Amino acid sequence: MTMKRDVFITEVALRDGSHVVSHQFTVDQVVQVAKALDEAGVPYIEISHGDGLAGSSLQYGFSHTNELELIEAAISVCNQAKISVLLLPGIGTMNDLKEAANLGAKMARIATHVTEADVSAQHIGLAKKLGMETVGFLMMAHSAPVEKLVEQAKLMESYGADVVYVVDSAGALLPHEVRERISALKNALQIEVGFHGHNNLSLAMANTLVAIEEGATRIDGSVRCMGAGAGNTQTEVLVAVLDRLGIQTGIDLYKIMDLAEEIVAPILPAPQEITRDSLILGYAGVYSSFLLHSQKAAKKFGIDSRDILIELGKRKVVGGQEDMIVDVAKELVKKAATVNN
Ligand SMILES: CC[C@H](O)CC(=O)C(=O)O
Ligand SMILES: [Mn+2]
Repeated sequence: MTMKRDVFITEVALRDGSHVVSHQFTVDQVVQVAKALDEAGVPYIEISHGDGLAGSSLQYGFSHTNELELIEAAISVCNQAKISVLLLPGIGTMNDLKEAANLGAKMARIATHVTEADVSAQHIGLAKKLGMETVGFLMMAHSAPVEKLVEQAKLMESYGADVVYVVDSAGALLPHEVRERISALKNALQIEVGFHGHNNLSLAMANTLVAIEEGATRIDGSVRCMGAGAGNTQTEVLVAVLDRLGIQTGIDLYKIMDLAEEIVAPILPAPQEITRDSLILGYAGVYSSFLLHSQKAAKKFGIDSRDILIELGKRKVVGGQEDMIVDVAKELVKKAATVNN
């Protein structure tokens, strides 16, 4: 029997949450979480390195376990949920996508910076050819005007994407900005629209509800907020709120609450909360995945991680420029030394 769903949730704890554990997920953890999510009725579960397929590297952090092994293990325990993979062109290759599809991944999300949709053409084309449901994922959506976002989303639609997402990578968008963006995309596109939030300004839930009000039907969440920075819209809370609103997700509330509490919470290094650093991510408009890298650099150079994050925000650094974090830290140390002498 097919479940009636008004909104389709993609659970990203096993991908965005990979940043939280510095990409150290084990097969055992992934199997336990994926099996419980499947039993709870979650329709899509994303699994990849935090920075997408082939993200395991010196630049982004090496994975504990090869993501293809994690994907395969998750697929083997899911009965109804489809496994999704994230791919950032330039990090992941066409071959990585083929390998994931061969293992049985059914959805591909092709992510680009919000102004660079043109680099997704080949990957979207290949995903469609492989028979995968294909999503265009426009990251750092706060950093471009609405007209630019629409132009880029239309490009992804023209390449064959089935869905385009507004991705608030920095958790910087305010509710009225989400409303403008989703409503503009709904007016301009023929395909479904999605929203991926981060909770750095404590707005992930409010922004998600605004997105749904404006017609978004694809929504990301992470159980226990297990995503980069302060995490994403908390899936089990979202399921409860949507249920109260009469919006069907097809997800069993008790089951998702139980797995959040009993399986995911013990995996978290610390409970997800809005710390001063994650708050700065949203305030300064910095990629949530830069959090741990910036904290590491701050410790190494003996400076305040907030200063690094503020400077990265001023420079409008985009994903893939993680090496800038250390450069900025060094410059701040040098500047402080000049001022003191
Ligand atoms: C670096 C990829 C990134 O984590 C993708 C994502 O979830 C986002 O931009 O929020
Ligand atoms: Mn994210």
